[in-house]
Amino acid sequence: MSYIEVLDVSKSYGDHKVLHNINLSVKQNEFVTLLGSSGCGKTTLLRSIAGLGSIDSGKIILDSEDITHKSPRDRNIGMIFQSYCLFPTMNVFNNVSYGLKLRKESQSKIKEEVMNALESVNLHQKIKSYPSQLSGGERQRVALARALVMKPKVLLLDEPFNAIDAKLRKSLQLKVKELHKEYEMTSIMVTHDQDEAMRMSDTIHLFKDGAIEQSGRPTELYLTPKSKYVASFMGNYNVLEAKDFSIITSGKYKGIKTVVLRPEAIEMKNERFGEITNGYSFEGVISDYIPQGNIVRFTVNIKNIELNVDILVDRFRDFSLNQKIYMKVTEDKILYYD
Ligand SMILES: Nc1ncnc2c1ncn2[C@@H]1O[C@H](COP(=O)(O)OP(=O)(O)OP(=O)(O)O)[C@@H](O)[C@H]1O
Repeated sequence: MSYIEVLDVSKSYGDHKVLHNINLSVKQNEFVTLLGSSGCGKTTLLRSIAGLGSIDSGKIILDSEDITHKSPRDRNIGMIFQSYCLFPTMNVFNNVSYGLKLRKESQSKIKEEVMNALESVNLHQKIKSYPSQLSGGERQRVALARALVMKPKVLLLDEPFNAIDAKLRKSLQLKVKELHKEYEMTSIMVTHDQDEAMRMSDTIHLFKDGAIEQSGRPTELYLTPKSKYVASFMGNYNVLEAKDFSIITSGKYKGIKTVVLRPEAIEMKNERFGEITNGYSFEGVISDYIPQGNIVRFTVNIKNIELNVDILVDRFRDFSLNQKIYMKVTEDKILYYD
């Protein structure tokens, strides 16, 4: 059963149509991401759900209620922005308590709720600090506490980790996921980072030019991209025009479709493969490699065409730069697109 429904939503800025009849639904307690490149309309949709921007047509339903024309204050939706949007002249306690004061809650309740929210984000030691005295990660945690303290049914996050360095980003992503569960929220996050979307989402909606190109679980989008665009966006794929795959395979590939290969779908070794009846073999030279935790991503040059090949790190020592290597890919691992 859907908790949030976006029904046929369209929006233009002047002549520029940025949302084209968007339909999507979100289940209660789901963590959903709107993923896509810059300018494809993700933030416009998120702001429409929050009530911070109007739509030209369509409806937004929350918990069976039509909220399309409700004011943001009456939606019980919390929002976190990339730029934190904290009040610079208020300390942490006052930033977090702001919404509860507007709601005219009692002093004792405000104190209790604010301390609970700050403990959730491990910032209860910093209640007297001002935003300028905090790191980027701490500021974003204050913004998170400020949203949590209102106990929203829905949490909207607009690129919340953009301004935060890579290492801290991962721990904050985990924290957000943990709080999403603990507060039993339904969350929608905008991001352009495919790894972040893969890591955090129950469902991803991948946007292209103001429309949804594909929706599904992260593994679905990764393993069965419905178009060349999705395959390219989900990252790391080798997307090869037909003529290039024909060059790689020394003319064995005679098709006209674009060929898409996941880096881990290509086998690689130091000796020739035996005869291949259900796929293709080819040879190349290692031109680069990047260790990435449990895998190493090799770049292999094959007749001036480069492919990424992922190998588990325990086989790393079998290979070195400028070495000639042999590769194989079986038919069942190849995706073809027009
Ligand atoms: N207030 C506005 N007035 C006019 N055009 C706007 C306005 N807000 C957004 N746009 C345009 O609408 C399009 C979609 O913007 P939006 O912010 O929704 O994209 P996005 O996918 O969130 O991109 P980003 O990841 O860069 O934030 C862009 O071309 C943008 O320039």
